[in-house]
Amino acid sequence: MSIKVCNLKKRYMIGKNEIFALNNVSFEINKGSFAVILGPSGSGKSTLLNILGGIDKADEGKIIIDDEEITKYSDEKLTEYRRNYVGFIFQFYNLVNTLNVYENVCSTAVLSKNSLDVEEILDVIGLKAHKRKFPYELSGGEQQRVAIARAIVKNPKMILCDEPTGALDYENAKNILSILRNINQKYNTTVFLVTHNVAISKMADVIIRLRSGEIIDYILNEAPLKAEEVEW
Ligand SMILES: Nc1ncnc2c1ncn2[C@@H]1O[C@H](COP(=O)(O)OP(=O)(O)OP(=O)(O)O)[C@@H](O)[C@H]1O
Repeated sequence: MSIKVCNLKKRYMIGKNEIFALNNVSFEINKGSFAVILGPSGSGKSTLLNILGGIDKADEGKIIIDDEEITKYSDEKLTEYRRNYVGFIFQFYNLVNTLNVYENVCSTAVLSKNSLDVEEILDVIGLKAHKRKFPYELSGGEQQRVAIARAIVKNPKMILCDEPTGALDYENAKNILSILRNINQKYNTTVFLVTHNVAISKMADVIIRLRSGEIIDYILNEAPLKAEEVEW
């Protein structure tokens, strides 16, 4: 089973000038892959991630997952897709400050039809000891772990991460990468991870490089490093 992206285009008008955030982007990856999307600022990484996740729409082109064309979905179906199929993780953790760790994770678990057990997820992510704490009582790395728990408790088939380690120090960043790889392998979840950090691509199964909205490289990595082995 695969995720197919065919001739995706997204354009914006800046004054009278048309700019292509994505221009004829096509690729295919096997489900369960860990894909890293690299590229300089403005190359279209977040745009691609947002369209994959159904929070933005392409102007042209198709995304086909399991023979379903998600780019044809109505707004209602797209909402259902985002809830049940996709988990988002961003650079800044977007936690609810008035809820403790357990409640933060529950708040997304209730949204999905296929949710996993909240206690199990807290255990997998190493947050059990912190479950009664509030976000302001946690380090950045711990807060990002809560954000990951919130994303994966829905049991999504696909996790989309936009610079998930961008605000973290080296040790915490590596810890987050290990957790993401672990989830990818344990639950066979497809991961798309956007980063500026080229070193992270060494742990990926697939590396997609964008420049000015176009794919300039698509690499199948035959020998991905373990997350713990990645260094920068
Ligand atoms: N809402 C918008 N209106 C106009 N232009 C936009 C909009 N969103 C994105 N763009 C433009 O589309 C292009 C791609 O943006 P995108 O955010 O996808 O790049 P990126 O690779 O994720 O960049 P960064 O690494 O800085 O986050 C950029 O030129 C950006 O200015």
